[in-house]
Amino acid sequence: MRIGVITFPGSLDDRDAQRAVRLAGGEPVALWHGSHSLEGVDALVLPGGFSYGDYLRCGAIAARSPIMAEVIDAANSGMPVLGICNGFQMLAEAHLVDGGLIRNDHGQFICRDQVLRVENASTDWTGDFAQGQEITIPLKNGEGGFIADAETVARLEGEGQVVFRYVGVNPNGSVNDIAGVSNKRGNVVGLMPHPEHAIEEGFGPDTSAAMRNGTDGLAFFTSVIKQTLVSA
Ligand SMILES: NC(=O)CC[C@H](N)C(=O)O
Repeated sequence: MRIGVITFPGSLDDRDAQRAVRLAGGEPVALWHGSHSLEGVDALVLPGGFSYGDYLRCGAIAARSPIMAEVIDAANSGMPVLGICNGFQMLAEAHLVDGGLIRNDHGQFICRDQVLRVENASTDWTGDFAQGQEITIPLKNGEGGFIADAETVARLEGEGQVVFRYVGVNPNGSVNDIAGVSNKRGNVVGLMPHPEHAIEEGFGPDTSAAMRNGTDGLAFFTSVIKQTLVSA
């Protein structure tokens, strides 16, 4: 399975996302924001980083890059798309998921390992998790506060589109502790924490106390590979 990882000016975690795809058994395909071709990939990752220096709002300029026209068409046709942190901000700015991301309520950039609960294990990117499973992956951002109007939040909650929730102290003021959401169909998923930094034993979060091995992020990528095989 070929999974495209799009690099924008200021992307930081594109190489890590490519590596995660490879370790999960997929073939990473490096794509450039200025291109109009998705090169026939089966799924897409919008990686983390500081696209366009976070000017205007994080992800706002990247969401208007040439390749995003193709990304929006593909996502609306059912292609699996994962937005990680800056990529989640792009998904929100492109209206591929509901809501928006605003400055952390404490005004600081945050960088720590974060426990999340998987609230929906039936999206294209979460099938290898158990419903309600708690996972630990890194969180590092300045604009991670998820917001949406009350009606939208109620709909997201009611239709299973809240995919991840922060466990423990809310790190950024996100409404309802929401860490990640999906579109209605479940092929587009965005989250603030970083699965691609928790894919190799010895390099991911130290979760020894929880008897895990710091590789909780790998299941995002194995999930989408299996999902695409099933639907092929
Ligand atoms: N790790 C990231 O992708 C950071 C996203 C964005 N630059 C922020 O600070 O919120």
